[in-house]
Amino acid sequence: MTATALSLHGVSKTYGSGDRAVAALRHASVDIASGELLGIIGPSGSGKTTFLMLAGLVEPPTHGEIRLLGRKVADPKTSAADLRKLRRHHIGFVFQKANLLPFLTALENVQLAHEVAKLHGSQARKRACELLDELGMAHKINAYPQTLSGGEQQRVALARAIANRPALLLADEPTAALDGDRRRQVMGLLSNLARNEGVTVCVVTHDVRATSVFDRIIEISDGEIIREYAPFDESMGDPSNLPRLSS
Ligand SMILES: Nc1ncnc2c1ncn2[C@@H]1O[C@H](COP(=O)(O)OP(=O)(O)OP(=O)(O)O)[C@@H](O)[C@H]1O
Repeated sequence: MTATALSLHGVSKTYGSGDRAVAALRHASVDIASGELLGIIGPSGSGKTTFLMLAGLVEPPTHGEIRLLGRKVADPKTSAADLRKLRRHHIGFVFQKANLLPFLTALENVQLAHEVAKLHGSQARKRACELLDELGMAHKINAYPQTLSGGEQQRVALARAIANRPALLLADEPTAALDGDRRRQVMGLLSNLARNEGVTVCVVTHDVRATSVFDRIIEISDGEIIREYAPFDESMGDPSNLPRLSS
């Protein structure tokens, strides 16, 4: 049986209070297996990023609890310092924009992340080189971000995100700024990480064409997980035809 990597149990997040309170996520419960590639879809403002921020231990939930690798890691009382420590060791993030430091080369951007993850000097450089090589970027290690294409920048960002060998990788629309080929390439890399390295990967996407790679897709609407879908078969053509696992 596959182990559960991440669980959300009755998790809610409300921003602000009183008249200004926004219930961004409500009673979310989901178990995500080790090595699972999970897609998260839903309309704008439905709570997808909030889901990632809670799963990624960026902020504590207002209600409920979050378990990582079987251990309770967050509830409403968890301090920001504890979240930060766990996050640094176990979680990687990729965003829509690569957000690379412009004055550092591809290699230096990745090496810096290794150093933050407490790998030093030549070791950090060696590991950064290996990762960039695995992601097909060996020939561009000395290039500066502005000379790289969007897809190449995203591959460097991915190498940086997995520097700490995270159990969990969270990606917020990582392919939104890319064209078709590069989009497929980045999704392929995320898929490899899940399949070959056992990393649990959660990806927010608006891109229905990307949904065929996922093991499972959850749909969030108005702060609630309203449906789960089986992997999308591209021949079905329309996301409204996604096969429903539960509601
Ligand atoms: N820090 C915050 N303070 C107050 N409200 C917030 C905050 N973050 C998110 N919200 C609100 O919570 C709701 C969910 O936002 P969230 O960013 O999670 O949605 P989303 O599904 O990721 O949207 P999009 O697809 O447009 O990125 C929205 O109404 C948003 O305005």
